[in-house]
Amino acid sequence: MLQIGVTGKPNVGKSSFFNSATLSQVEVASYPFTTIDANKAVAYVTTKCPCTELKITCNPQNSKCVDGTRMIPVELIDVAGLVPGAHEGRGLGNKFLDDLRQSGAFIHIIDASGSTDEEGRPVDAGSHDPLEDVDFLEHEITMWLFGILKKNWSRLIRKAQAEKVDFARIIHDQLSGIGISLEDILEAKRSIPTEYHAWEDEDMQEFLAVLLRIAKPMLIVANKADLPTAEENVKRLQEKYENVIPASAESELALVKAAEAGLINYTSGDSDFEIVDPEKLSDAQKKALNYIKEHVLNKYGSTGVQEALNTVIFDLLKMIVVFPVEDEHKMCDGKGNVLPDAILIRTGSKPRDLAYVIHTDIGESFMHAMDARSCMRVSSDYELKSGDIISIICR
Ligand SMILES: Nc1nc2c(ncn2[C@@H]2O[C@H](COP(=O)(O)OP(=O)(O)OP(=O)(O)O)[C@@H](O)[C@H]2O)c(=O)[nH]1
Repeated sequence: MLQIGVTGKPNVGKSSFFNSATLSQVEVASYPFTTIDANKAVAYVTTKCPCTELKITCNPQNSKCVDGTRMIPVELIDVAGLVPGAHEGRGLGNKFLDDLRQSGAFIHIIDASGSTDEEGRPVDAGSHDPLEDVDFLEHEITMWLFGILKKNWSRLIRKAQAEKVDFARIIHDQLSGIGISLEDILEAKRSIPTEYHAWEDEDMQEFLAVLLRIAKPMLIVANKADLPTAEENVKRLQEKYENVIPASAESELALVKAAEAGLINYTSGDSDFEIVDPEKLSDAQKKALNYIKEHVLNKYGSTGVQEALNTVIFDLLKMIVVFPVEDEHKMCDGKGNVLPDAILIRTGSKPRDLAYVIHTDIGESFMHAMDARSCMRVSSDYELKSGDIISIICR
């Protein structure tokens, strides 16, 4: 399952985001849709399920379909301990290395209302500038990686020159513990004109910062957007950074809980909710719901939590969703389950890549693929599109 790290200073709303994204869960066949351990839980990304367009009833196995929206599980990892200065030994260690290796991308939660200082201590709303919090995270991880690489650098240079080994491979070996590919290293190197052996510390740091952006893309969640002091900061953040989603994790948590209690109809990502029976709500509950409607939903279009998850997977990691089936006529698997699986796969993938994602054996015995909508064979260099229903024909 795809893994996303959720990180940020203390008190910015990480737990609220984590809980709201992972709370409303129904057991689905082979996945434990509950908290995996203290700092891991399953959340969903959403896409249109083809069942509506095809007017068929689906029986999802690896995912869930709610009113034509397919919910695909991803794993959230709660990455704690990142505070300014953490790379100097105040917080990063093997646990962080492990989280970093597993995370394909990061959600960086910041307090857009400016009511927590640089270390996460509560201060008067608006008195801290949240823009200062954005860069520290990249800086901390970069400096930490720098520490790892720099430690052996002179020895590595000698080794590369003596053994005539490609430097990119040596760096790859050094950083193998954090899940970075050789391709990522080669791509990052293109933006550093100096040759490896002549690198100064600044070149190495610049290289690592670029590498991090390529290998572990980061989404900024401007949380606490419901508070009045957040509005201006959200605008400034969006002007300065590319991937910024305004959010109110606390509002999402309240809405999900109210929906679970049967007080409102609401699905994560919705731009509105519907009160089931006004008689059942206390005055305080009505007031809270009105506040969320006015200051979050009407202003930003949603609470931002579902949008953040979808943006990480579909925009930052450039994934698409493909529905593999065994029988292209009935659009089902061997057991008759219609549209059983929704698979997240990289944009640009071909049918054979899909076969490998399903199972190595299927990849190895791949012959060709059929498009189940047209029942026509697709060429092996066909680029899969999101929503494709594909049957793999094996030898
Ligand atoms: N107004 C507002 N407050 C929020 C929001 N999200 C979280 N909070 C509040 O911010 C405080 C911290 O929230 P948490 O979710 O515990 O933050 P955290 O980042 O997990 O904190 P640590 O566990 O200390 O790392 C709590 O008082 C929350 O109620 C939000 O969207 N809007």
